[in-house]
Order: sequence, then structure tokens, then C-alpha cells
Amino acid sequence: MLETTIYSKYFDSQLYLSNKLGSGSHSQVFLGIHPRVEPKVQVAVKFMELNTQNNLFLKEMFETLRELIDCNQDGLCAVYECALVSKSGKSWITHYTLNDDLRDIPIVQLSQKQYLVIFEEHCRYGSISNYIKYLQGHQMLPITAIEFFLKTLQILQRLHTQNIVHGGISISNILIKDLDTLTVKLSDLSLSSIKHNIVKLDSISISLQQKRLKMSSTLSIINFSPQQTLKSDVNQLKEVFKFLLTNKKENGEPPFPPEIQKIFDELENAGDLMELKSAKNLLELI
Ligand SMILES: Nc1ncnc2c1ncn2[C@@H]1O[C@H](COP(=O)(O)OP(=O)(O)OP(=O)(O)O)[C@@H](O)[C@H]1O
Repeated sequence: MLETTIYSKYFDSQLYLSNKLGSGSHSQVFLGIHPRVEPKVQVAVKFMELNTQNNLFLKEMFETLRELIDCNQDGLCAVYECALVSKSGKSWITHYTLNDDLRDIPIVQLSQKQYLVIFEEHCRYGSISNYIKYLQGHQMLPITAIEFFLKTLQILQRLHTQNIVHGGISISNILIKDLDTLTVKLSDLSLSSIKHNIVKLDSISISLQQKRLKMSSTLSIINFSPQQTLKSDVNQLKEVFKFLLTNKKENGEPPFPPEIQKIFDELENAGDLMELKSAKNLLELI
């Protein structure tokens, strides 16, 4: 159980954590106030428990997160700061933050539990999975599902033209920033594989390397198939959309209206999201 406040020399006052916003398989997310931003703004503070004792991995993870912050874009949930912390008795110790020079990473005493703490933009309506819970069993309106789908597709289109791949599109990674305009932001860019690595240490170097390629603008590097990876984002989004329309994960799909079926058919063969003409047409209708 996490304490409700955390103190560290880097966040030179107390960081107050109030409501719990949600939890994932490896994380707990709280509403917090970023102590270094004036005027005070609310942020989401994500604590991920790290089971690894591998310092090299931690260092690489921070490098990846730094790239993530550098590539902050419209449509992505902004990441403000990250820290590696652990608890000693009643106090929290910050081992390093993103601003530290990674060459000087200390050898962390690994007897205690460590957490990766990520401060990110707060999306007040939470994830689409939250919204589904809020609907209490009622089916999401098709028009709402279509808007969520198309807005996410637009964000992916932008990312993909810059050779950035999300890699873990799911109903819990699409956050609702504004419910009136149905504005969404993608979170956990690249975190899905970090989370995976926390569990499975063997694949660390491979997938961190792949992630770095994803972030890189020079994709001519060997051993990486952008087409394939971009397509996996598209397939994941397609599954999310089907789920929103039908409440079923797979199989037993009811017939979709022809415009939607057309998008699915196009998605099936899509290499480049910018080519999705029927999605664009549908977007203009909304
Ligand atoms: N930036 C944010 N603003 C508002 N709510 C958030 C934010 N980030 C996460 N949440 C809430 O916290 C929940 C848990 O998010 P988290 O990213 O830790 O795990 P997850 O992606 O849902 O699950 P998993 O780790 O199993 O993939 C989300 O479903 C969402 O409701």
C-alpha cells in the first residue's frame, strides 16, 4: 500500500496525492499536484513497482523515457517528469530523475521495493475502460464509439508519419481529456514493453533496442519492420473499436453498418493509415 504523500529532495516540497485514479496490472495511478509547476496544476502520478535488480535496464529505461518526453506531441498524454524512488523506513528516497546525468547513475541499494514514478498530464475522465464502467452496462452509443475510433486513428496517423509506433493500443491506454468534444490522448507510449520487461527480464535489451528504433526518425535500420509494427497498432485499434461497438472481444461479430465494414476492410490491408479514405470521409460526416 502506497503512502499518501511522498517526499524527495528533487520534488522540494511534499507531493500530495489524493484520489486514486485507477490501477493496472503493474501500476497504481493517483491524482497529484506537481510541486514544481506554478500555478499548481493537477497531474496524474503513476507508480509502477519495479521487480528488476538490473541497473543497466533501469538506465536504458530512463533513456527511453527521456526520448518519450522529447517527442511530446499533440494527441499524446504529456509526460512531465519521471523518477526512480524506493522506500526506506518511512521516507522515500529518490535515486534519480530524468534530469540527472545518466552516466552518474548510482548503484541503487536493491533491498527495498523500487518504483518508477511518472508524472503525466491528467485526463479528468480517465480511460475509455473507465468510461465503459461509468456506463454501467449500457452500450456505448455507436456515434461515440466511432468518434473515439476516428480520433485515435487520427493521432496514430500523425505518429506513424513520424515513424513513431505506440505498440500497446487498448481501452485503458486511450484517455478521455474532454467528454463534450470526445478529445482523447494516448498514454503509455512505449510503456507497454517496459512493463513487459519488468516481468520478463530476458528480453530487455532486444525490446529496448526496438523501442529506440521506433522513436528514431531514421528507419532504414536493419532488423525492424515498420510496416509490421504500424500494422499492429492498426490491428489493436480495430479490436478496440469492435469491442466498443459490440462489447465483445472477438468472434461472433454482428454485421456492421456498411460504412464501418468498409473501414474494417480497408484496415485489413492498410500499410499506411493516411490511405484510409473511408475513415476520412466518415470523419467529415461527424
Ligand atoms: N494520465 C491519466 N489521467 C487520468 N487517469 C489516468 C491516467 N493514467 C491512467 N489513468 C487511470 O488509471 C488506470 C490505470 O492506468 P495504467 O496505465 O497504470 O494501467 P493500464 O494501462 O490501465 O493497465 P495495464 O498496466 O494492465 O495495461 C487507467 O485505466 C485510467 O483509468
